[in-house]
Order: sequence, then C-alpha cells, then structure tokens
Amino acid sequence: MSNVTVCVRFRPLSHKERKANGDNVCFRKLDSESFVFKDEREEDVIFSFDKVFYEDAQQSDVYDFLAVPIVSDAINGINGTIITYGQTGAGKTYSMEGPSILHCNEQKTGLVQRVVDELFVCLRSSAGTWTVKLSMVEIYLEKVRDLLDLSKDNLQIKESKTQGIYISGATEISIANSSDALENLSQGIANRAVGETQMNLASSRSHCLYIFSVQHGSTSDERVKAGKIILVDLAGSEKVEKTGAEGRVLDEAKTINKSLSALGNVINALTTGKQNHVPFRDSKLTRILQDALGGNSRAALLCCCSPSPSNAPESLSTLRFGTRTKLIKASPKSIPEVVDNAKKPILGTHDQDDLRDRILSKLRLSLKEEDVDLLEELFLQEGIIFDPNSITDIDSACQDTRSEEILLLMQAVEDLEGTVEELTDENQKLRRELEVAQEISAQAQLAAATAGAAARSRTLLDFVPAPLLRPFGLHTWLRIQPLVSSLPRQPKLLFLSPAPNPPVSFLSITAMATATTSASTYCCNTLLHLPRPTHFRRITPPTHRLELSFATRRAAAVARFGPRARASSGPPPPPVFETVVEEEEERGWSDAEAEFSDEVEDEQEWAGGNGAARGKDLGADAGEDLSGWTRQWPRPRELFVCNLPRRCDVEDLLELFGPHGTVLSVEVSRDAETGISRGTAFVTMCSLAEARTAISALDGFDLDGREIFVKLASDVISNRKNVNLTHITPTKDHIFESPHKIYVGNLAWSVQPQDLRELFTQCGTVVSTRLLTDRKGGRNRVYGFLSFSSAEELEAALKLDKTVFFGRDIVVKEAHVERPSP
Ligand SMILES: Nc1ncnc2c1ncn2[C@@H]1O[C@H](COP(=O)(O)OP(=O)(O)OP(=O)(O)O)[C@@H](O)[C@H]1O
Repeated sequence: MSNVTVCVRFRPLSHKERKANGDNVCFRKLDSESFVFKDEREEDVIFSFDKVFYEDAQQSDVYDFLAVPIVSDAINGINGTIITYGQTGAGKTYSMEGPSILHCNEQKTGLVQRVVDELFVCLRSSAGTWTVKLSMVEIYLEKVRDLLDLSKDNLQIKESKTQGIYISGATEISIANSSDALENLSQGIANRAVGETQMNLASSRSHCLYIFSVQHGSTSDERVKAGKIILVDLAGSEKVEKTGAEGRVLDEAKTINKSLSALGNVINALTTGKQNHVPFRDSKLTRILQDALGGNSRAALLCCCSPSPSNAPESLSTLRFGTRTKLIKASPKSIPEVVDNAKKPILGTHDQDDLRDRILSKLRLSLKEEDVDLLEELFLQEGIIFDPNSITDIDSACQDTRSEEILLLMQAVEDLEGTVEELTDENQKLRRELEVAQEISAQAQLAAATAGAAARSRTLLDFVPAPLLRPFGLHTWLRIQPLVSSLPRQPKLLFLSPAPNPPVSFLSITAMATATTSASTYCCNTLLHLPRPTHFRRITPPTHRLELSFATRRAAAVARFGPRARASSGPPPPPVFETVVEEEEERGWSDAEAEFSDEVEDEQEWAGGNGAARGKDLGADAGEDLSGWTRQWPRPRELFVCNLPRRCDVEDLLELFGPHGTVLSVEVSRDAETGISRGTAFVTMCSLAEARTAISALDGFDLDGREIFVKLASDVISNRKNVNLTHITPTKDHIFESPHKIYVGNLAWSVQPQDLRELFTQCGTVVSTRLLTDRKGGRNRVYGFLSFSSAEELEAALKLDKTVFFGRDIVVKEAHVERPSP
C-alpha cells in the first residue's frame, strides 16, 4: 500500500473553456475512483486513484478524504504533507485556500482554513497542553522566502536528527485560535508572488508552503508529541508558448518547470527502485519535501485538472504524475516523543539556536565549568539544544551549499547552451549569406569571362573560314558550342584560343567550361560521339576539367571542359571520367620535356606571334598551370610513303591511313613550279603504335595499280628535318588552299606574301597566300596564288584585276584547282 494518498480533482469548466468547446470534457467518469481519458493517440486509458473529485465535488469532500487523517496524525506526532499539483489554472490554490482565505462562505472554504479549524477543535477537545505555530514560506526563483517576514528572503534548508528536514530561521508565529491563524495566513498570502498569465489572472508564481507545527503534551505520561502539517500549493506547470510568458514571467516559468521536473525525477527514483540515489537535493522544493516523499511523513497529493479538451495534454501529464506518485511505498515514522512537558520547556527550532548560548552562559555563572559541560552534553543528547558542531548539520549545510552551486552551474550551462544555440543560428545565417554572395560573385565573373570568350570566339570564326575548318574537324567544335551552351547548369565555352593564322595544319581549340559533374559527364559523352576523338583525360580534381583531344584529318583539337574552380574547401568530388591516355612509349621524361619546348616554339611560330605558347596561354586563362598536360600526349610518328600515283592527294591519304589510327598530318611532295605530285608523301600518325599498325597494313598495298611503300620516316631519311619530333606543324611544301583560288601576276619584286594578304583581305577571308620564289636565288617570281573561303569572296577578289599595287597594274584571274579525276 502506498504511503501517498493520490486524488484527482477536475474543476468545473471555466467560462473561457465553455466558450471554446461548449460542454465537452476530456474524460468519461466510471466511478468515484476511476475514469477514462483519451491519450495522445486517441486511445482510451483508464486512470484509477484513491479518490476522484469531479466538477461537482465540494471543498469539504476534498478535505474529509485528504486532510482529516493527516490532522489527527499530526496531533499524535506524525508529520503530514498535502500537496496540490497541476497545470496552471487547474484549481490548486482554489482547493488550498478557497476563493479567498478571509472572505468566503463556509461551503467554499479551502483546505488550509479547514485544517486550522480542525486542529483547534481536536486540540481543545484533548486533555493535554498544546501549542500551534505557523510558518509560511514560498520558493520563488529557487530561493526560500519568509512570507511572514519579507526581510528573510533566502532561508536555508537544514536537516537534523531530531527534526528531520526544516527551514532554518523561518518565522514561527504562535497561534491560539482560528481567527488568529487566518489573520496571519492572509498576511502571508498577500506577500506571495502572484502574476497574470494568459491561463490565470492570478497565477501563483511560486511554490507556497503553509507549515503548522503542533506540540501536544499528553497528561497521562507527561510526554510531548511534536508533529507538523505542511500544506504545499505548488506553482502550476505551464507551456510557455500557451501562457504567453516573456521576460520575468518567462524566467519564473522556467524555474517553476525546472523544480517540477526535479520533483518528477524524485518520484521516478522513488518508484523505480533507485532509492539509494534519490535526487532530493536537485531543487529546494524536493529538498523540503524529502521527508514527505521519502517515507518520514504521511503524504497526500491532489492532482488538479482542467476538464476541458483544450487542456487535455496537460491534464494527461498531471494524471501520469499522479499515477507514478501512487507507486511510492514507504511507511511514515512517528517523531520520537521527546520531552516531559512538566519538567522541560517546549522549545522551538529557532529558539534552540538562539537560547543555546544564553542558557549555557547563565549556568556558567552559578555552576562549575565541568558541570556545565555535562549539562550541555545531556541537552544535546536529549535534542533540547542544537549542536553547532553536529556533523549532521555541517554535512547538511555543506550539501546545501553544494546543491546550490550545482544549481547555479546548471543555470550557467543552460544560459551557455542558449548562447551557443543563438550563435549557431547566426553562424548558419552568415554562411548562407556568404554562399549567396559567392554565387553572385562567381556568376559575375562567369558573365565577364563569357563576354570575353564570345569576342574571342568571334575572332576565330571570322578568321578561320568554315570550309577550311571542315576538313580538320573544327567545324564540329563550333557546332557543338551552342549544344554545350544549352546544357542544364551547363558548361559554357568561355574562350577559344589561340586564334590561328592560316595556313594551319594544327588547330587547337581550347574550351573552358563551367559545369557541374553531371554536365561534364554529359559533355564528355557528347564529345565521345564526335568523329574520331583520340583521347581525353581528366585534369586535376576537384575542378572537373575535362581535356579532350581529337584529330580528324590533319588537325587536332583540344577541348577542356570543367566548372569554375571551386573556392570552397569541400571534399574533392569523385572522378567523373576515366583517364584514357595513351602511354608514352620508348622514352623518358627528359625527352618528353624537350619535346614540349620544341612544340611550344613551333606553335608560337604558326600562331604568327599573336598567341602565346599554348600551355602558358591556357594556364593563364584557366587560372592554373596546365603545362603538365601537354607532356602526357602520345608521341606522334612520321611515316614516309612513296610510289604513290600522281593524282593521289592529301584527302586520299587520309582515307587510306585513317582506319589505322589518328592521322595528325599528311604532306604530299609536289613540284614547286607545277604543283604536280612527286609520288611521295609524309604521313604523321598519333603514336608509334599507330604508325606500326599502318605500316603492317599498307606497306606493299596496291593503290590504283601501284604498290606503295610505307616506312618510318626516321628509318628511311635520316636527315629529314624534324623527323623525330612530335610537332605536327606544316612544312613549307605543304599548302592548304580552298577551292576558291586566284592567280595574281605582274607583281613588284618587293611584294611580300603579307602585302598580298593585306590587299585581298578587303574581299573576304584569305585562306592561303602563296608567292612563288626562285628556288636558287630566292627571288620573288612576281606571281602567286591566293584562296578564299567562298565563291563570293573569290568574285570580289577578281574585281581587283588591274589594280595598281606597288606601282604596277596587277593581274587577277581565277586559278584552276587541280583535282584528281575520280
Ligand atoms: N473547484 C472549483 N470550483 C470553482 N472554481 C474553481 C475551482 N477550481 C478552480 N476554480 C477557479 O479557476 C480559476 C483558477 O484556479 P486557481 O487559481 O486555483 O488555479 P491554480 O491551479 O492555482 O493556478 P496557478 O498555478 O496559476 O496558480 C480560479 O478563478 C478559481 O476560482
């Protein structure tokens, strides 16, 4: 059987609740001890208690059931405690005090007044002597304040062998009758901290304790019985968002909720077999209630609930608290009967403290020191006076100080947690702002770069005519540019560089792209479907750059795609491309390095001085050092081909060698005067392996009735210029011309090719300029050939016939383009 009597009281619906939900209530009555309540999952739960007081229950019903046994026990020296618990506005104070302690009719009188009345009735009807003393304290913001003397605003809770837990220094007023008591009670109640919340206009903001100390001397055995009745009106638990608490009210609510949860923890510890470690010292409230809950006192709990469905969650929590409290099992002990009333004075707690020194010093005046010491020892043993050196008290004081410090530290930790939370929020906000700013800045940079790129790409398109680009595959790049640009979150071609001057044999287009990983992958896949990509590879993570080269016919193109460099230091993204780099063969790193320098020189040459060295140039634009990538290119190999039919042209050779690898260049040797093929050619394959494949397939191949001869150029012509180099620049014999070709004659001796180009640029894009010179003397042979990118341009050029140029009337005629007959 529990030593705590637990009852539930549902107050009547308030006007406000009735307005919101009509007459609906959140429970269904079963009998006077149990009812059905819907839990948060809308499931019916049956709650049973020692007694349930429904809305129509009277104050006297509550008193009779709860308080009568406690009052009679107190007179017999057993302490008793009655606690009202519940949500704010649930009727705790009403149950304790009634509508008003002083002015209310008999029917509505609360527990406090009824206890006082009953006490005096019982004591008067008994034969012995008695005294009743009243103390009133409140626990407000974790401080014990004396409601009968407001100057005592931080009383200490102590423990002694004789008294158990007591509030040291609390004012005790002797009361002789009920009206005396009511007067003092009303003064104390007036001093109580009360505030207005949305839930209750006069909400108690503190836990209030009414303490009645009763000493009753029996006539039969001349012993005195001391008992205490403590009535505790707890402050209401509240959801701060529901009560609209802020500022000081919020602080109050937090402290109230904290001490109530400490009370919950104590109840849990007492009911889950953890009695050895009950956290009574976690709050002032639990420390004061230690005797009541811990088994040294009779206790009763009145769980006050609102019947309204709108307060059902809070009521449910109160009911669960009550259920748990019912599980506490312990039997209250009677306080030892200590003093013979006839011989010994009845001394109150604080009197003992105050009188101790006075008595002893008085005795010292008339008695010997040893006798006084003996008497003091006797007084201590009998519990008449308080021993300042008592280990229990010192220990208790220490523990109190410790728990106070712990509370302060917990408060500080809570404050710090709040600050950390605020700072974390602030930090996240700033991070988001930074991200937005970075995004904006990156977009601005991208826009600027795109604008620059557009200008450069126009330059290239203007400069290199489409018919010229087509054989080299470059038109494909230009064609995919809009495609790439339209990708979702897409790469954008930022620039095309360098812009080569014709004639060209090696064209390099470098495209910088911004891309997400998926866009880069998409790009990569797209590019792989282009004609004959030769290799691609990923450059340094985490930029997602893609470097892709492909060569069709005699040109190679390099594209590099990737998003803008990531500023953030996040983890590198997973590689998105397989590295497909042809292995370097038969050479060491130093060879490759030397080769790279040669290549740079050659490219500077063909770029007409306008473009910087490729690696350097790209690196500058891309914002990183890219020189490394060039080194990993496979080393091209030159083949010597002879015994070719005269009409065999570059395109025929490309068709012939293309199936065996990537043809980087083809040069057909022609007579400089007549332009007729000499039947020999040089074909550069992308790698040694490809060159060997071509040799095994084509050496001895029958081409139009002639058995052609294919060997490595280095094996056949040991002194051939650049035979071992990797460059794929044109030699002087190789001429790129478009079909729109003119003959220009009657030129002055001093005319140079660039003068001719300048003159004819006004007609359109000059694809090629060739000025014939005397092989021996190196002199200008006063005629040459130019080709244009379209027939219209050719027509425009023909109109310059007879134009005076360098003091001579030049002759301009359409030139016959020699094509091999099919
Ligand atoms: N049994 C009841 N019969 C009639 N009115 C009641 C009853 N119980 C409570 N009330 C009324 O409900 C209102 C709130 O009650 P009370 O002040 O007692 O709540 P409380 O639980 O003490 O709240 P708080 O914790 O905020 O102090 C008061 O106006 C009170 O008169």
